[in-house]
This record gives sequence, C-alpha cells and structure tokens, in this order.
Amino acid sequence: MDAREMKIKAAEAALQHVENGMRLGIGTGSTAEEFVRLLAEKVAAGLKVEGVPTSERTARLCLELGVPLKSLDELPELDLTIDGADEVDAALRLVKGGGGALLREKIVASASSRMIVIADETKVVETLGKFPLPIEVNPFGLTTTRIAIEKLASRLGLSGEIKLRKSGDGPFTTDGGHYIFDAFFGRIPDAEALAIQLNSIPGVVEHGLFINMASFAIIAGPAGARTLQAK
Ligand SMILES: O=C(CO)[C@H](O)[C@H](O)COP(=O)(O)O
Repeated sequence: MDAREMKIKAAEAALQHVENGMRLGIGTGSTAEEFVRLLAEKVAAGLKVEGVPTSERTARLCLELGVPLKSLDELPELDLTIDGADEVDAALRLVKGGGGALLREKIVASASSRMIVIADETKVVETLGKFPLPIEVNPFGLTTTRIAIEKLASRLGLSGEIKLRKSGDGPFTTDGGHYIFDAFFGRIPDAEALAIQLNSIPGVVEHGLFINMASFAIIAGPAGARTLQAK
C-alpha cells in the first residue's frame, strides 16, 4: 500500500463517523483532501451535511466537488471535525500546521463536539518534535517575537533553529495574513508547558500544538486502519 492509499484508508474509516445532517469541520492537507473526495461522493449520492472549511485551499476543493459549505459564523457549533496531522503521540497530542492552516484548524476543532484525526503510520511518534513546530506569528515585530520564542524555548530546555517559512521569494502568508516560524526543537518532552507559554507571547497568534483536542485518531498502515485512543 503506498502513502496515498493509506491516506484514503484513514479517510474511508473516518467517513463511517459522518451522519446525515451533521455540521462538519473539514481539515486541510493531503489526507483531509482524500476525505473531501470521499465525502463529495456521498454528498452526490444524497448525504446531507454542511461543512466549514479550515482553509481557502479546502474551501476551493469542496466547492469544486460540490460539498456544501458554510462559514463558521453561520455554523458556530459543529458536530465533528475531521483533519490530518503532522505528528500524533500516544496521548493524542498533535503537531499541526505543516500546511499552514493551524489557526483556522484550531478554531474549527475547538468549535466541534468531536475531532477525529486521520493520518498514516509515519505520523505516529513517541515524543512530539521531530516535525518542526509551526508557530503562526503577526508580521509586526518578527525579530522580537523570534527572540521571545528562543528565550522561552531555552527556559524549557529546548533549542534549535527557528526559521521563517518561505513561499517563493517572500514569506509564506497564512489565510489570516500572518507568517509562520517553523521551530526545529527536535524533541518536546513537555508539550503542555510549551503550548501554554507560547500563547503568552504577544506576537504569537497561535501554534501547532493541539492538546486535548482530538477525540481519537484513525491511523492507516499497510495492514489497514486502526483506531488510536488516548492512553
Ligand atoms: O495541519 C495541517 C495543515 O495545516 C495538516 O493537517 C497536516 O500538515 C497534515 O497534512 P498531510 O495530510 O498533507 O500530511
């Protein structure tokens, strides 16, 4: 089974949790896009759902494939969000934001009664941090914010390069008009402390640590999909 087939397996298993009439948060990334494709087939066959996309990219795909969309202001409370992740640990702590949509993903997930993560086996880690941690920041005072993140990291025993994400010749800009620092910490033993303290830096808009948000994860590997519950 190749990587795409594993993403499809996870998306198929997640689709089993979608019921008629649901208000759905729809994630961003290549795995979430497989879910959108499968969801669109069900919608074409008569399933009635309304989706709130977590990015402009997801919104475009949904519109192209005929998945009905609403804004989060129109549907401020959602039944279920289905989204991918860059890393998942045994306690269902996540690193997200590889696709640059972490702020809207976090807002949408927090508006949902349940969040199901869909991912392939390569995303499961013992300790978060192998994947660089995306930190969404305001473009104003970038250097000040970077220094504040470095100092905080050092207090928590973390170190590593903090790189401004690029797109072509300029900085990558999120749907909300912010920039992203990718923090190469390597290993984050105390993700809770880092998550709370990052949010206390004024220039940090949000970060990619999702803690106590996922209800469960559907992890696909060569042998099929399995459910990962928090330990
Ligand atoms: O957080 C995300 C986007 O901001 C994605 O869910 C994450 O990057 C996983 O993407 P993929 O399914 O393509 O590996």
